[in-house]
Amino acid sequence: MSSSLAPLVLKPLEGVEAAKRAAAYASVDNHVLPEHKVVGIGSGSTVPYVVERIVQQGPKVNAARWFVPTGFQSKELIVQAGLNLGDVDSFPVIDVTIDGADEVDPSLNCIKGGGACQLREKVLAEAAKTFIVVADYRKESPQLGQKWTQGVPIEVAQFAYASVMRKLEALGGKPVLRMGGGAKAGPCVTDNSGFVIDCPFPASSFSSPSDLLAKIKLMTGVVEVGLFCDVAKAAYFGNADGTITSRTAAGEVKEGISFDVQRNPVVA
Ligand SMILES: O=C(CO)[C@H](O)[C@H](O)COP(=O)(O)O
Repeated sequence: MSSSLAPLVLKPLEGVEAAKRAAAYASVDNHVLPEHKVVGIGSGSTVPYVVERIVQQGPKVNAARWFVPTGFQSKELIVQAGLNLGDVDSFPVIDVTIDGADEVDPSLNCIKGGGACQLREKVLAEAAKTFIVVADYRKESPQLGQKWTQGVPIEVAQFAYASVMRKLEALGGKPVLRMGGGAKAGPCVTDNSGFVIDCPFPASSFSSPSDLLAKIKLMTGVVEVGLFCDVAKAAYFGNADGTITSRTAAGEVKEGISFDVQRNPVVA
């Protein structure tokens, strides 16, 4: 272990937040290695713990790295942490991208886009040599659509939303245009100026997430679909009892992994 790292002073966390932090820290320890110079940073409420652990690896290793964000939120995380901000234009090949997910099935297919960032998230996931998912125990699911019931997030060009919604209905979905919430009148607008449609489908549609993805993606006006199929190499789930479950795309499952978040990361 590097002796130059200061002892960690972590604020105590409980429940879901503790689970997110443990999963995020374990993913960084296993996949953000000293030789990795370009790192993709995803979006959501789990990813800040990813950035926190990367910072804990120390300024020396991070000075030689570039960090590519999946949207405004992760750009701010990178800047606030004092890390080098890069762009996928400059770094079309990324060593490792770590991102959250809304639901993950045993094959590591994911629903993503709860934060409306699925376009940039997918670009960075596919640009990465290794794409890793981090989440808490609520996201682990036997089949997509069972835990994240508000529907598949679909980014569309603004003027095409009504036409895409009709096509989604014809496919058996129940599409809803996502609204901006209390802080904004009207629809949610993405970092790419698109709208987002949330579309629940019957359980049978999720028996092959990649077939569903292909059908939605072919609809004119669709920019990106929040179904990530055959992209993730591994997933880390923080559990309610403080342990971690890891899954790999190859089907390896490890449950009950103990992980001490108070321990400094090992940096060569
Ligand atoms: O896909 C996403 C944003 O578009 C997020 O990664 C996803 O919503 C998970 O977020 P959280 O870590 O807050 O559960």
